[in-house]
Amino acid sequence: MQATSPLASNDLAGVIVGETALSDVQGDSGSLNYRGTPIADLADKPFLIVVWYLLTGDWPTDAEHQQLAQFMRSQQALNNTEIALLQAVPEGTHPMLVLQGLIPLLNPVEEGPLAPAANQGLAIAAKISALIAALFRKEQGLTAITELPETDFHRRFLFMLRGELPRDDEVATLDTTQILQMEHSFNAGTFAGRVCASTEAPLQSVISASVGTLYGRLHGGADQAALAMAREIGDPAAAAKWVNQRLAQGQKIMGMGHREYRTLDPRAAILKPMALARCTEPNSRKLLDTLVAVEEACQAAFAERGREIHANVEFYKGAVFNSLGIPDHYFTALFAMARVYGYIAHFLEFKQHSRLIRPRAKYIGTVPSQ
Ligand SMILES: CC(=O)SCCNC(=O)CCNC(=O)[C@H](O)C(C)(C)COP(=O)(O)OP(=O)(O)OC[C@H]1O[C@@H](n2cnc3c(N)ncnc32)[C@H](O)[C@@H]1OP(=O)(O)O
Ligand SMILES: O=C([O-])CC(=O)C(=O)O
Repeated sequence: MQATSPLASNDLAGVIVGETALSDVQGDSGSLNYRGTPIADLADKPFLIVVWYLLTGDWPTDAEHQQLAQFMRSQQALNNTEIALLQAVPEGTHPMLVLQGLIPLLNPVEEGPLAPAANQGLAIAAKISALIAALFRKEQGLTAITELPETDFHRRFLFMLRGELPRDDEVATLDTTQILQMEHSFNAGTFAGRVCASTEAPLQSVISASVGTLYGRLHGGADQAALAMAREIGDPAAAAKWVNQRLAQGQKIMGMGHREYRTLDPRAAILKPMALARCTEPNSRKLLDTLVAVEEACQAAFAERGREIHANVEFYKGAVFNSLGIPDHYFTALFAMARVYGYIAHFLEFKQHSRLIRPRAKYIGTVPSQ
């Protein structure tokens, strides 16, 4: 029988539940680093170099970088079984549900540039990009692209999506956005994955559990929800009224606020100028200006109550993805496509000192009669 101790925490806010050397989120100062390197110094590096660094803690040599690039290409094309699985997905299924459902069915190889479990993770990561691209094409009645050009990872991803090679500025934008989203300590999705890993479930189950957790709009799904909000508002001039009405109804403004950051999310600080530089076409600019007006209105409303609120990584990311021609309902899937490297890194780290995670609940139900 369990002791009836008082409820300690029902949301784990501020509760330390483990250790990590992968990333540090400093909420008060608004800083983030991966393995000791500030996010701003990582944002412009080649994507796979940051992947290697996150997974191993070392910068790759040129040869290692090449090996990783070759491995990712070799694992990226979908095979016939994977294409058939995708074909069986009911029309209209959200890409995040597709990923959560199909990731456990992948059969990743163990041989590759790193240790077997890391290679399996990388193979899953490569397949995730291919699943997203193939699903995007399936929605348009197009077949999956399986002849893959020998080029950088995200250039190939955009090629698999569009059927034509993207411009350099588009690849650079996607590289930076994906680096910014790669890892974030014990966020809900990563923590769900650690819980799953603690039962000794395989990596596919761990990543699937994390992806399912990322989908919700209080977490990764806020990217799609924030742009949907801007589309609904439609015009910067309408933003303040809309925001004040929603707040008066006790509703949340998507993409604003954070459990850890008490100031601007350092990723939003990079994404906002990127969005401003990229969204020059009138419609996308109007959407972006609406987001800027929402941020200002939300901050003004909080300031009136003597409080602060700031944009998180989700707020401006949609405008950046929009400028790359990514439809709104794929934003969170692209988040998963980046965050998967964080999930893999946590899996590898957790496995070094694995113990079942099993908290206790305070029972408040009926007590059996004697
Ligand atoms: C990748 C990511 O996961 S980043 C986060 C993505 N999620 C979102 O953008 C969804 C919108 N934001 C939110 O819902 C919240 O800010 C969360 C879930 C991210 C963080 O929530 P918590 O840590 O629980 O903060 P909490 O909700 O306690 O916020 C404190 C107060 O600010 C309010 N608040 C926080 N965020 C918002 C928001 N976006 N809109 C309106 N009010 C907000 C809360 O209602 C609460 O008010 P109260 O004290 O009067 O009840
Ligand atoms: O850390 C969190 O709670 C949410 C977040 O910003 C992320 O997962 O990137």
